[in-house]
Amino acid sequence: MAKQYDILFRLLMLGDSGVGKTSMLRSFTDSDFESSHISTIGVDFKMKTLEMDGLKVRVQIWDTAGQERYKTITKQYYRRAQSIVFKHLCYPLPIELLFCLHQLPCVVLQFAPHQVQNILVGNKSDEQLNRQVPLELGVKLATSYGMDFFETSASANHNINESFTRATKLVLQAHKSDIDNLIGSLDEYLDRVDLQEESPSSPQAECGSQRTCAC
Ligand SMILES: Nc1nc2c(ncn2[C@@H]2O[C@H](COP(=O)(O)OP(=O)(O)OP(=O)(O)O)[C@@H](O)[C@H]2O)c(=O)[nH]1
Repeated sequence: MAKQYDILFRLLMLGDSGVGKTSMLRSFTDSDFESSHISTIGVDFKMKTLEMDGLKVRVQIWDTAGQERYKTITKQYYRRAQSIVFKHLCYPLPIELLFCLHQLPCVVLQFAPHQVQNILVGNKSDEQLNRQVPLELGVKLATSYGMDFFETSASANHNINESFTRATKLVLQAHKSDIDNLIGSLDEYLDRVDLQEESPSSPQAECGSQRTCAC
């Protein structure tokens, strides 16, 4: 059976309730959009496989509840993520809220692993009439944390693939040498197994030669 994937990464989405985390995930994995808001309880996840740098990369994307009362649960997942997608720039929000968000990456990074890769996303970019956060501010905030920034729309399926693919790519780059080493030792192991199978002393080879003799 063909290998389903070569490597698995975990991506975590964080952001206030209603910013569109579940919608982005559905748009990415199911090309679907739901206009009603059903709040996530605790943590949910979906999977998708991407082809990248000759590898099949399986991404497990955790969708966390934005509601305050689930914060203790969602915090436990920071540690296990290789990438965090911050979705705190919800465009219909008043601009003052943006400044509270400066706190968030610092808090998260205390709990997340050292090598965690982060991107910042401003969702609902289709709601241009309600826009209260200019693009430049999003870019500035992301730059101050050394993150990439994407404006997305789950409803218009804009920049959804691009943002998840970028987060995955960053993780792949960050773990490149570990992955190369792993693949190197796996290739060596498979070569050794091939050699053993071809060797005349192996039971399979003997069995094969007996069959030849019988004919
Ligand atoms: N116009 C527009 N509406 C969106 C977009 N993304 C999500 N919404 C709407 O915003 C509301 C909240 O979306 P959700 O995806 O449930 O938000 P969430 O961040 O997962 O919320 P919690 O689970 O409570 O944390 C829903 O009514 C969605 O239809 C978007 O890109 N554009």
